[in-house]
Amino acid sequence: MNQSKEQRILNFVLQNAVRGDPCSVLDTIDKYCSQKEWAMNVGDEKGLILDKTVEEANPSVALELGTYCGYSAVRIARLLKAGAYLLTVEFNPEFAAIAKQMIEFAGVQDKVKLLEGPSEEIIPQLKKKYEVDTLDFVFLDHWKDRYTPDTILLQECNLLRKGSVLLADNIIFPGAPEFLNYIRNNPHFQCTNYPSHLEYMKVVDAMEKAVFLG
Ligand SMILES: O=c1[nH]cnc2c(O)c(F)c(-c3ccc(F)cc3)c(-c3ccc(F)cc3)c12
Ligand SMILES: [Mg+2]
Repeated sequence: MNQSKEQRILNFVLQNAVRGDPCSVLDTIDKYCSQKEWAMNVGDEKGLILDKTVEEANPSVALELGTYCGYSAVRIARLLKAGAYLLTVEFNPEFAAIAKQMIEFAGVQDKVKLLEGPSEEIIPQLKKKYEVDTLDFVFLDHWKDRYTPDTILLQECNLLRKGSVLLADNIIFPGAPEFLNYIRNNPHFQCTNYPSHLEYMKVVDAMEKAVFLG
C-alpha cells in the first residue's frame, strides 16, 4: 500500500533530522514541505508569530486544536518552561499516529499530551478527565468552521481566565470570516491581527490573536 504524504514527511525527518533536537525537526519538515511536497504545517514564517505569542504568554497549560503531523506541537513544546505542558487534539487517527512519532523523535514527549478525537468532544472533558483548571494559551489550527463553536465551548466550560491568549491560523487563507466577525465584535476579547503568508507559499494569510478579558 503506497505511503501517505504525512508518512513521507515523517520518514524524511527520521532519516535527516537529529533525534532529540526540536529545531532540527522543524527545519527538516520545512525543508521537505517547501522543496518536495507542500503540507499544512504552520511553517517557518507564521511559526515565528506563533513563537513570539507563546513566549509572551509563557503558558503553564497550552491547548492546540489540530495536531496534523506535530510540527506546531514541537514548535510550542520546545518553548515551554519546566513543568509546563501542551495538550494537542487531532481527530484524524492517521495524522495522530504520525504526530506521536514526530513528537517523540523531537524529544518533547514529556511536555506534550496528544488527545485523539473531535475537539467538540474533548474540550468538555479537559477539566474532569485531563485535570485542567484553565488554559493559558490556545492555538486554533484545525477546521475553520470549528473556530467559533470551539471558542464558545471553551468559554462555556470555564476553561479561559482573564489573560488567556488565543491564536488562530489561516485567518485569510483559506479564511475564517465568521470567526473573525465573532471574535472582533466580542467585548470579552482584545484582538490583534498579524499579517503573514500561507505556509511555504507567496499567498497572503494572517493569524489573529485574541486575549480573553474575563
Ligand atoms: O484544514 C486546515 N487546518 C489547519 N490549517 C490549515 C492550513 O494551514 C492550510 F494552509 C490549509 C490549506 C489552505 C489552502 C490550500 F490550498 C490547502 C490547504 C488548510 C486546509 C483548508 C481546507 C482544506 F480542505 C484542507 C486543508 C488547513
Ligand atoms: Mg493552519
